[in-house]
Amino acid sequence: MNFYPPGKGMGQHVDAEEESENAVVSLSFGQDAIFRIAGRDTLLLSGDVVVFGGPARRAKHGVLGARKGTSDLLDGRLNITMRQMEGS
Ligand SMILES: O=C(O)CCC(=O)C(=O)O
Ligand SMILES: [Fe+2]
Repeated sequence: MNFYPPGKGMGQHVDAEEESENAVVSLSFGQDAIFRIAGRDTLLLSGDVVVFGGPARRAKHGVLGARKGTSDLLDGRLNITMRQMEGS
């Protein structure tokens, strides 16, 4: 689980710590943020779900700053990421 105060993001990285190749599922709540994956940008809104599966599983991704004033729910952005760590 990650909480991003307004303006904060996460640098580009690959989710490599999991042995498992199963999909990673990520939920967003609160402020909007730009999600950058493989050099392409998508706006994530509260309630959006991202599934990293198949060829996207080890794609480089990151989050640009949570956008101030875009949520009545949270002063920031909450991300819940579900991942299987061990290989099966
Ligand atoms: O906040 C997000 O949408 C992405 C989080 C992420 O990439 C991670 O926790 O590995
Ligand atoms: Fe990640």
